[in-house]
Amino acid sequence: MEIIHLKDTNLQYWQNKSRANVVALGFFDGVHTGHQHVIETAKAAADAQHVSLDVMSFFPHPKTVLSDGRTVVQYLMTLDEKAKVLEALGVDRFYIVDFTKAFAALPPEAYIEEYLYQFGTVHAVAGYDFTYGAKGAGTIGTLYDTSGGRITATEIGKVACHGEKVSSTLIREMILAGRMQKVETLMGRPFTTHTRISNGHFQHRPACILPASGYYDVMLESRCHKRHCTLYVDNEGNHIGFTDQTLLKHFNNRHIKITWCKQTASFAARQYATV
Ligand SMILES: Cc1cc2nc3c(=O)[nH]c(=O)nc-3n(C[C@H](O)[C@H](O)[C@H](O)COP(=O)(O)O)c2cc1C
Ligand SMILES: Nc1ncnc2c1ncn2[C@@H]1O[C@H](COP(=O)(O)OP(=O)(O)OP(=O)(O)O)[C@@H](O)[C@H]1O
Repeated sequence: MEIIHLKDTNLQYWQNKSRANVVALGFFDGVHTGHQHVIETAKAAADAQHVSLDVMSFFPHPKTVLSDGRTVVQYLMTLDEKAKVLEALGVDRFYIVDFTKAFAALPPEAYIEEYLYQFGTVHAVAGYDFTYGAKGAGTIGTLYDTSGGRITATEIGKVACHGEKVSSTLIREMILAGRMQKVETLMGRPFTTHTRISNGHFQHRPACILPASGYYDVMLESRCHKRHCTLYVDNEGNHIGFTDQTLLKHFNNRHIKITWCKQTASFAARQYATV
């Protein structure tokens, strides 16, 4: 899969390099079960038309840019992690548009012309609530007409869990509540983070979300070691540590993947228990 960072300065270059495609549109933080349905539908359409499957996403999150940085979005995954999951879903090209106020202000017609038609898009797939163009005026339902009938579109209905829309926002709330099994159901896979332990300390990237304070059953994996164990997230919610320090020797000064399986106790409950 190719990963292409689009900005004003290289737009024309990549327009010229484009080829016929079906595109899935959205931010796709977490690539949860709703997103997977959007991308799998796009994949089926791309295969049927014998064209490439592309995803067009943005970065940073629109909420952060449009609030001048006042709204901080704690991402469910890094762009690298997102790319790996998209690749596994069969995506050929992953475009990441530099989300700026100027981009957000594009009229829907201009977005469709410059970012879809000029990029070879023959068909677009997005959810029922996806909007594009200034003031969110464009929807997937209006895309065919706005493109002058040049790009067909499929609108995906709501993917829900117990009646509630599966969304990146809901998953963030569940992670911050420590409900990792619910998160796994919503994402269609367990929640994982990638980090490094340097000199005994977990180096967590602050831009990415961490589960609520508490104790967790986790799977730790480095290149040559894999172990089920307990980790804690401290009260501030931004430090991770081992409950059993003897495990440190296996993972110190290594890159590790943490799979967050289950919260076993809240921080307060376990501290009371040891008094
Ligand atoms: C051309 C274009 C303009 C957009 N403008 C806005 C905008 O003004 N406000 C906004 O919240 N999102 C804007 N978006 C983002 C999408 O509407 C969509 O909401 C976003 O990809 C996902 O954001 P969410 O995760 O908060 O729903 C724009 C997207 C495109 C392609
Ligand atoms: N539950 C869902 N059912 C159907 N389509 C969805 C669902 N969630 C997201 N989509 C679609 O997937 C694409 C990416 O969505 P987006 O990144 O806005 O995800 P989101 O989970 O709705 O995020 P947020 O919680 O920040 O609003 C969009 O086309 C969107 O309409």
